[in-house]
Amino acid sequence: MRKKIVAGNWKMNKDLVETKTLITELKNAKKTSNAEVMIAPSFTNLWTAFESLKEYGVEVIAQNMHFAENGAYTGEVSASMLNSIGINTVILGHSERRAYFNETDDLLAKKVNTALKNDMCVIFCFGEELDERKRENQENVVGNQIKNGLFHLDAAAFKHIVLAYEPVWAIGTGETASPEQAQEMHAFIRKTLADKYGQEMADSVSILYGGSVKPSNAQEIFSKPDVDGGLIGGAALNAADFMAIVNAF
Ligand SMILES: O=C[C@H](O)COP(=O)(O)O
Repeated sequence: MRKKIVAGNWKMNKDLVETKTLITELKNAKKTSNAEVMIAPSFTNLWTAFESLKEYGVEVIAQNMHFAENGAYTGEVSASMLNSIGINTVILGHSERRAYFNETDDLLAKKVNTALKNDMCVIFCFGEELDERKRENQENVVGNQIKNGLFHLDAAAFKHIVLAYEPVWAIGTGETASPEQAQEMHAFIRKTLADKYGQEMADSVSILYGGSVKPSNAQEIFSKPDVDGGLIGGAALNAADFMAIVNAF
């Protein structure tokens, strides 16, 4: 059975005090679903979050990392640095990294390799922009992002990879892909995996949806057969909203 996952990407939000407050609120909230829960605070608060949550069943994950093992890369963070504080999962390829930090498919393929080499799991993000959807080119764009970033891997590597489809036009905009649009794209993604690696492997990979998921729409989106959870931005900054989304499973 595929894992059901709800991951909160806090992006560049929450200082240390705010991080501690939100974590306390999350710990006090009631979890009624069996979805795996992850949160991705900023680098500066990963250790505090990890220590606070390590026996609590919420995995603390990183929002990014560098492809090099170490070296002269001022301002960057390596996989082994993350490993050393207990962080074993990293988000790679988020559209904000692609758009504002010029992260290309080739760079992301290197980051994926480094993460896997360091025994980390990867949440690999991709998604089309608004004009690409308007031109009905979304499947081509998404297919290429997946192929260029991941298809150099063998099937076994995908045990450590979760995919996250995030249409750029739905991120932080309040505009959500309809549950039908999400399902249509997730089915295409699974077929893309199946064409390359076979149906059994494709059926084993969790595919998350991200883009303005809220308590009011989570249940309907998560009810779609190829949607295995969500990557949540804005709504993850509020404990009640985030747990309502987790409990939508
Ligand atoms: O990583 C999360 C996504 O970018 C979604 O963000 P959002 O829920 O604020 O639209």
